[in-house]
Amino acid sequence: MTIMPSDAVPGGISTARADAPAISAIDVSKTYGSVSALDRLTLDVRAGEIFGLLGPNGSGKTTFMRLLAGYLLPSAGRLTVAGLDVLNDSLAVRRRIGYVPESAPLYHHMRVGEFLTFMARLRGVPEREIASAVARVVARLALSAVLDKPTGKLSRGYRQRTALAQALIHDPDILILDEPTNGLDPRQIIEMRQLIRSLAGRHTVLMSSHILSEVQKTSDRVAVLLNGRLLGVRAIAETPDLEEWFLSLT
Ligand SMILES: Nc1ncnc2c1ncn2[C@@H]1O[C@H](COP(=O)(O)OP(=O)(O)OP(=O)(O)O)[C@@H](O)[C@H]1O
Repeated sequence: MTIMPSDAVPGGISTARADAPAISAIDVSKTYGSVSALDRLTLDVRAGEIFGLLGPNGSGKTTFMRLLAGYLLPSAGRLTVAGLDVLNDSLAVRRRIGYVPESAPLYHHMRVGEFLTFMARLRGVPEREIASAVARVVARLALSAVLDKPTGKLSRGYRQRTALAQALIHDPDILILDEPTNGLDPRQIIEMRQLIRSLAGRHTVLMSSHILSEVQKTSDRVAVLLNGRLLGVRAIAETPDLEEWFLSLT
């Protein structure tokens, strides 16, 4: 079977390309007024891998994630998700992405179960599948003990798991996690790391961090960003001394 690029499908209906990278950025730039947040970023994330974006505060990590999630428009360049253009196929792209922003909005008055049901509807999960979709993420993220608790009353660890559960509710191929371990205690960090690792293969994960050891322990490959520029990409398995490599770049 020949798989066509998304914009070549007869009738204008977009389908993903099985041979395309999970995420591809080609010369992507983003400016906020006179601030250059991303400067001609080019990189590919492969299907099924955990890809870490490493960089200090202000290096452009959140901007890249918000562009992928369709919250921002690029100033220049091309971004695709599974071969689908983020601008032209935005709806299809959103179906394939689960996004957990750094401070995830959880609608604090809602109970966890209600919130997940609400998010399932919002993401277009068919009505008859909502209960099983909620049950699936509740089991996956071990949330059954807090199902009736208002999200605003959750501990930081449960809040982060609930945020991840809402991102997984429509079973997306790609997960985008902005600083997923930020603010967690050491035990919660270990649990979150194991959880993220367990998602690899079935899901592609793009996660950001400014903590070197965190990226090293979780990711398959890592990109270093500084001032909106990509300084390098490495496989973790081929980078025994990540710290030394990082220092040589920055
Ligand atoms: N809405 C905005 N308006 C103006 N400048 C912005 C805006 N959002 C981000 N910036 C600037 O763009 C640059 C990249 O910011 P971004 O938040 O993408 O970096 P980051 O690596 O995610 O940092 P952090 O870890 O602090 O979230 C920074 O200089 C930041 O000040």
